[in-house]
Amino acid sequence: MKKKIAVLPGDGIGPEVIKSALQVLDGVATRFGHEFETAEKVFGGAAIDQKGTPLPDDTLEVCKGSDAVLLGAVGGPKWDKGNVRPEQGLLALRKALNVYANLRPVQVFPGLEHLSPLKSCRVKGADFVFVRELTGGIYFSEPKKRDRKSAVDTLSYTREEISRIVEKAYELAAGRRGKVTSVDKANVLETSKLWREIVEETAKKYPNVQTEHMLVDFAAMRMISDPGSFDVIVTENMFGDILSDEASVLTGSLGMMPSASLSERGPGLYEPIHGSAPDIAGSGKANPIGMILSVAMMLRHSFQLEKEAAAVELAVFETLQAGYRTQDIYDGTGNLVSTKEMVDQIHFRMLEDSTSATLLEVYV
Ligand SMILES: NC(=O)c1ccc[n+]([C@@H]2O[C@H](COP(=O)([O-])OP(=O)(O)OC[C@H]3O[C@@H](n4cnc5c(N)ncnc54)[C@H](O)[C@@H]3O)[C@@H](O)[C@H]2O)c1
Ligand SMILES: CC(C)[C@H](C(=O)O)[C@@H](O)C(=O)O
Ligand SMILES: [Mg+2]
Repeated sequence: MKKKIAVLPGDGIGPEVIKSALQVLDGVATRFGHEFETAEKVFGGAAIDQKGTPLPDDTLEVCKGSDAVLLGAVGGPKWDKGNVRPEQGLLALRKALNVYANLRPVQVFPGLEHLSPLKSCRVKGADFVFVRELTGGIYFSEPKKRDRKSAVDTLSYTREEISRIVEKAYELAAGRRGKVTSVDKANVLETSKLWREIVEETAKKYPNVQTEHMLVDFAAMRMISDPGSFDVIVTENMFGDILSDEASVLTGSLGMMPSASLSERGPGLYEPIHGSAPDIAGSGKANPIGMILSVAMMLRHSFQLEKEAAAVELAVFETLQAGYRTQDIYDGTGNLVSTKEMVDQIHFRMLEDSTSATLLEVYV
């Protein structure tokens, strides 16, 4: 089976984590005998520099013609003041691929519980997933304009946009612990009132799934006071963006969290939730795990390679168990390693036929 993957390194630590992803993918190919055909394309700030636009036509064409897209990160101070920003390319790509369902799992690996400022016992039970609406809401609604005296952003959602993402959340919850927390601001926003109405309608179709509505301000608090109470969180675009960075603290670092952005058909887009981290770019300090776990999500969601996805996750688990830590998750004990050393360790375990049943049971 030959799968085509578009590879968009982007900016800052983007190319560093993408390199890590490709090394691990190579390990998957070797161990399981698969063939992955990768095509690297310029994207984001790097594309503005080379071609004057963050999403050049040929980059988009290659993405559309692929089975999946792997993306590092875009942006950085170099382009902050320009007329065109790298982030516009990212939004345009998500829209063009119609990847409206953004899954962001929050999983705390054993041994990292104490890194968050919360009590370890609270963090230990945390295992939930965001289902973030990704192609609508305030990021995309019109009018969006600015003049010297004022600026306007608009927040609108259609019934169809809300229904399809809510449906995804219920499907996911039905296969997990059976709970959906819908996060909104229905005490103020019209879009949230419509959102709540649609959640209520959808809930009727899933009698075995428990439904909870939560206002976004309370959800932000609850996520750190009782993270174990969540299973699937469904929410609109901007709330999901903000809450998922907050949730990454539970995992030990923003660098730990992967994501999958999915549509009904066409390629999925896989990227870590972090940005281009200009403060550490080029220093070998980037944590590659969020990116590598995004590769696992690609194997699972786009290629239905469950065994291979679990093997990548197990290699990450084992490497952390063995005490390897990049700077962001280092607490003074264990082995402090660079991005490259971390990936070498994961790659090495990936190649080993170490499907120890007990370890798999502990982690999966
Ligand atoms: N998907 C994306 O491409 C994406 C996502 C978020 C932000 N951005 C862009 O990235 C640029 C920088 O944004 P920011 O600084 O607010 O957020 P950021 O996520 O880039 O960095 C926030 C902090 O987390 C750290 N960090 C992030 N990823 C890490 C990793 N893998 N390993 C270790 N530490 C890591 C950084 O060093 C920094 O201290 C902006 O231009 C922003 O728009 C892009
Ligand atoms: C860079 C930015 C447009 C993007 C978003 O807000 O969606 C990022 O923060 C993310 O979380 O993927
Ligand atoms: Mg974000």
